[in-house]
Amino acid sequence: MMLKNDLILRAARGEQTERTPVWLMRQAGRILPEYRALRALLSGFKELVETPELAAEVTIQPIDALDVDAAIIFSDILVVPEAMGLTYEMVEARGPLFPETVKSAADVARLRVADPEEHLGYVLEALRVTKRALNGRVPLIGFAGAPWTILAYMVEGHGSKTFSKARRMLFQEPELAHALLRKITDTTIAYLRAQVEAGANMLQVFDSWAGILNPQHYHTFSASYIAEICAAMPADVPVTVFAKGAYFAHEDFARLPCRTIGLDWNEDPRKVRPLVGDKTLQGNLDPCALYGSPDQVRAATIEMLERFGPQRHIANLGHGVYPDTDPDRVRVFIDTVKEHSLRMRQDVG
Ligand SMILES: Cc1c2[nH]c(c1CCC(=O)O)Cc1[nH]c(c(CCC(=O)O)c1C)Cc1[nH]c(c(CCC(=O)O)c1C)Cc1[nH]c(c(C)c1CCC(=O)O)C2
Repeated sequence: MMLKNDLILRAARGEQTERTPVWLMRQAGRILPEYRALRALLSGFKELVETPELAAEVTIQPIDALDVDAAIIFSDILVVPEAMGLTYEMVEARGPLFPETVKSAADVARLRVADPEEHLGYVLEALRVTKRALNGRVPLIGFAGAPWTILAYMVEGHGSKTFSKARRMLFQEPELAHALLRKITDTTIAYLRAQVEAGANMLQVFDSWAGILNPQHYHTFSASYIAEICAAMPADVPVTVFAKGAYFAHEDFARLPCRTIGLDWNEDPRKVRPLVGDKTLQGNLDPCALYGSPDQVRAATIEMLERFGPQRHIANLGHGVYPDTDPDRVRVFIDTVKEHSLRMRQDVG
């Protein structure tokens, strides 16, 4: 299937593009009334994630409603621990909860390295259905959590400001942490490769809890495993690594065998660019900037675009869009990226 719009793939590969591609982390979800309407008919989040036709439908909603340059498969990073044997619940208005957590070597031994078709077949089927329905309109992004972020949920059992149980394991039982990270990494490599076979054109690794590690721990317990994952992907599939808050890890990023580095809103791309070689950068408008007036959103978006420069940039927010954001402000963000990034290229001639 030929893609009608491959801007994001070209930008990720470092090729020149006629304008800057744009999408939003968490674009498929509660900001869209059509998502909330469908979600209200269902038993919960997991039914949506586990029913391929429905997952495909909400994956495509933002392509229709917002005219973004990529689709990201509707799923969650927590399907991986579940496939390994640790079931999660999504508690309404609270977030994820693991009734059982990983505490001991015996717990790690009980976990399996998941087989993608057998244990995550519903995500692969959702990718296949989505791919067919997209009919080449835009590229499809597959994703997984970084092993450290997945470990954090498996050990802690739920969201946390500090993830101190998970971080305690790195200090007290580093061997146990490595054994768990090994199994998560092996599962993730097989899973992401299967996503590509099912139709994903590019991949993103979410390391949402990178920023709470100290730099040595980030290097040893996170970046090294992410590097392994990136190296195991097919050479023609661009990988984006988004390690939120890891401002200390630019040298690690530069060495990662990935094409694109995602930046959160506290990073200045002008400072990061010279530290990461020829990689493409993704980001990084403050999600709260979308609470401003249309004029404020426009101004903030233009400022952001100017900081990244016209090429080797994939426009996005610095983290997932917040559920109470007005979709009209999201449209202002997207339209401004499209219009202003064109203007930036005309200005340089
Ligand atoms: C840490 C993390 C999770 N999940 C994810 C991350 C990494 C990105 C990040 O840092 O935000 C990744 C994720 N989760 C979801 C997507 C869908 C695709 C997209 O980006 O549009 C993606 C890429 C759907 C979702 N995942 C979740 C929702 C909301 C639940 C619902 O709609 O009922 C959606 C749309 C639930 C979820 N899932 C998770 C949490 C902490 C929560 C609760 C917080 C919340 O409610 O937003 C774990």
